[in-house]
Amino acid sequence: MNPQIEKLYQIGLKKERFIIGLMSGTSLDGLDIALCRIENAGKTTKISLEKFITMDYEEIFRTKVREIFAKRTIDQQLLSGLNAYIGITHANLINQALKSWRISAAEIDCIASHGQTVYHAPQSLTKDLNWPNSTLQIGDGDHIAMHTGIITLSDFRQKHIAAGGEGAPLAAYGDYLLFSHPTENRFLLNIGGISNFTFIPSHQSQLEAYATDLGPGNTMMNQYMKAHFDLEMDRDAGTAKKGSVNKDLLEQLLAEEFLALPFPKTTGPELFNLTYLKEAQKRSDTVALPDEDVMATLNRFSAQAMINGIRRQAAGLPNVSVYISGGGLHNPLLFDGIKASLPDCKVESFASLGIDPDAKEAVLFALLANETLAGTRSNVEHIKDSPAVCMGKISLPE
Ligand SMILES: Nc1ncnc2c1ncn2[C@@H]1O[C@H](COP(=O)(O)OP(=O)(O)OP(=O)(O)O)[C@@H](O)[C@H]1O
Ligand SMILES: CC(=O)N[C@H]1[C@@H]2OC[C@@H](O2)[C@@H](O)[C@@H]1O[C@H](C)C(=O)O
Repeated sequence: MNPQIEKLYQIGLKKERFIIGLMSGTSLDGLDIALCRIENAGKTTKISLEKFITMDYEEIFRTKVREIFAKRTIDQQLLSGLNAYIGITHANLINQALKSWRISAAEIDCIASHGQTVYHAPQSLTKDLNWPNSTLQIGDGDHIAMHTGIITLSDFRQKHIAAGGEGAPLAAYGDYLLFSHPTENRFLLNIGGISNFTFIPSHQSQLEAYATDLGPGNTMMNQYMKAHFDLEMDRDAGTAKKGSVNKDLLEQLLAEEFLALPFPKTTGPELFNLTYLKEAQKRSDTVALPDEDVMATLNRFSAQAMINGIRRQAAGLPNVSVYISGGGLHNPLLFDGIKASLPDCKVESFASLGIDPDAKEAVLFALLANETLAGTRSNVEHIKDSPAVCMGKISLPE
């Protein structure tokens, strides 16, 4: 037998695995690296986050990814180059992180790599029924395996689509296994570029768990700050706090039909971008609005899309808790706006559940890899409208 296959088999049999989860989100701030110790699989999974770091990307990385990100027409040589380059870059960042933690590659069982989403194209988003659901994450797994010497699982979303899903969100699989609760009806709200929640009904409920995207999280605010101030984000909502919400623009932003669709659903910056904003400004006659007012309105738009989504699912349910993770947790205007509008819910940082809120998505991919290596499909068959499959392609380092 190929010794690497034998090694993989032995990893699958272990009671405890050390798995590095990677997330490179749409905000392009950096690579989240979460070293997890995971015991067992399925409902008896126990996970502890041993180390976590976000390794910042260099400006050239951001600039080059932005040249193809969420764009329909791109330079194919750049796409091909970035697929390899991102794989190598991620491997180098992992090697640096391991060195700083004084942990050797031999101590790690596998890497779980999300890759970099460059285009998300489920039919529900493209409205083009001539093509199947698709999504594209790049940063090749073979390159990561070869440059780290560690078995790598990658490209998780393809299997979800092949099995009938839309490729996103995947968070429900891990959230359901780790965070279901006897009495609380839980919303795990992640505010990344796009906002999404996993709804996990209490054990007393007959409802099913699912994850859904809600609308923009930080993406439109980030895009606006980049275009108008050449900044990566509206840090601490400094700009939005100086402006006021324009009701007409807000109404037009909220008019998008995606926001009214039933759950679960998925979206991306392919829809929620500056063109979308410009159209809403034209319709509301607010093209000349000051930047601060636009930012205040975009902030409120993101908050409102999340609030409306949570209210819709939470209506009539007792004991509702909302745990917030992702970079948007650090935007005080966003967090306070959400909390103030959900007075009947407990609204807290995801940190209350014992895991760093910035590490959540990277941890979830580590857990997906753990299920692929050691789980069974019955572990993940309780997710509404999502196929019960294990995900990720396996790259061997030899
Ligand atoms: N102090 C802060 N003030 C305002 N916004 C912040 C702050 N810190 C982080 N953010 C926002 O959070 C973003 C990063 O969030 P996160 O890393 O969760 O997104 P992502 O993982 O790239 O996105 P996705 O999950 O959609 O792929 C930043 O780009 C910024 O918009
Ligand atoms: C296509 C894609 O990369 N989608 C991401 C993105 O970031 C947030 C939201 O949009 C979510 O749908 C998804 O990520 C999380 C980790 C998920 O799959 O659950």
